[in-house]
Amino acid sequence: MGKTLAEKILSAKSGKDCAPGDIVTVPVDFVFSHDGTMPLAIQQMEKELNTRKVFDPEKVAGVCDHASPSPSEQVSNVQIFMRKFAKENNMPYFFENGDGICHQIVAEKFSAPGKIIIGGDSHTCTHGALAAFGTGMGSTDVGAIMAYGTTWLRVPEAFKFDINGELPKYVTSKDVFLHIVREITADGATYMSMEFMGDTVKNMSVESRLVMSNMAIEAGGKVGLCAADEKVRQFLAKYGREHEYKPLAADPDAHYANELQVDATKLEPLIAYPHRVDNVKPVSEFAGMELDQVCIGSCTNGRLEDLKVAAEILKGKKVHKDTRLVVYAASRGVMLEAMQAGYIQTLVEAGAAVCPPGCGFCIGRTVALGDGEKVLSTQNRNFKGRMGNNKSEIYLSNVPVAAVSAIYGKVTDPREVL
Ligand SMILES: CC(C)[C@H](C(=O)O)[C@@H](O)C(=O)O
Ligand code: SF4
Repeated sequence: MGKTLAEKILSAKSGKDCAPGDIVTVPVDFVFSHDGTMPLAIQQMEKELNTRKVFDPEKVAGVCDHASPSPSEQVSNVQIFMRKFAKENNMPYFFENGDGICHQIVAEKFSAPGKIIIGGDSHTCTHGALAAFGTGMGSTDVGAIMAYGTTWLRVPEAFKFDINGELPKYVTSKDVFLHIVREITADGATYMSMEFMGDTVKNMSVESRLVMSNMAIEAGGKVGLCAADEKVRQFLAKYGREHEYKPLAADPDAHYANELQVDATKLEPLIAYPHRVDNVKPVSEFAGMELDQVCIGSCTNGRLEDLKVAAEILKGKKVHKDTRLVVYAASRGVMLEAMQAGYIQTLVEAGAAVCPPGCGFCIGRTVALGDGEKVLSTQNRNFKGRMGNNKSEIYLSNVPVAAVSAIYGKVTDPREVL
């Protein structure tokens, strides 16, 4: 029988013809962690394995992104601890405050079809958009991988998402995923390989595919995979890594434990409302709700195409006087491209607070909300307290909805006003 993408990657890496449920041992091509989890991983190496030495300095990275630039003495000390470890191990890849969010950096510099990428962060599933088996692990596992370069995995069953038809205007891959999570719920794909296919996915940019893969964990997915095609080749070529490209797709006769058909032509801009990602309703149901803050960025929607759309909508306009707009590019590379294209200039002129690349508002470490405030954000999670305040409300949307809502100071459907 044919293989799913996950089965193909894990069979090739383990050297075994594997099927769902099998436990395989695989070499890890790249492992990374950040200022939220790396200190724990280092401590686990010391405590459990009695070592501070990484298996291959070229295959391990640390990123200062979750609280960056460091907002406190405590975080600064954590970052010192990480830097010391990286220096000691002669690790060439250590990413500093302002370099960006780990997932965007790793997508630009290290992910490639068929690779196994492990991160000390749940959104490591992002790398599935490049047909890499990317998955997040806890700090004990990450510590062991940093020391030995291998890990074990249970081969996941697969959930096929067959997405077809042209997306209507102002409907994006974010809405495709919000629709999926509404249909299957936040634990509907627990420990499964979510495999996104169909002509809508084929026609999407890699940047848009990264949004769906990034959010796979929001439905419990172990990985969120897309086939490696010509668009992936071009993406790698942009970052000087065309040689890392190889085509990779599921076999046509692969077996899926579950399947969902999505008619993209019927989708509309959606909102996930507090406090669950699978609380999803059409934007029209919230139209007119006043907003204290709008946030554009994160590892979900902080890429160049997102900033381009935001700048096009906000060009010559002003952020509403009763609303704040906060923007974070996902990486230094994205920020530079957005500056060269004039998007940052436009956003600043419109009244946005544009911050240095990083996680920023997404996890409430460097930007936090006040009591009772309502925020519309392009990130992937809206759990209670997620953005630094238990008494605030987080609504999630795509970029066009966020940008146009910033102008009106209330939730606005772009199809009504643009
Ligand atoms: C802090 C970190 C462990 C966490 C994650 O694993 O995802 C964060 O990045 C998040 O998005 O909630
Ligand atoms: S941007 Fe948000 S979701 Fe992404 S890694 Fe940072 S905190 Fe996690």
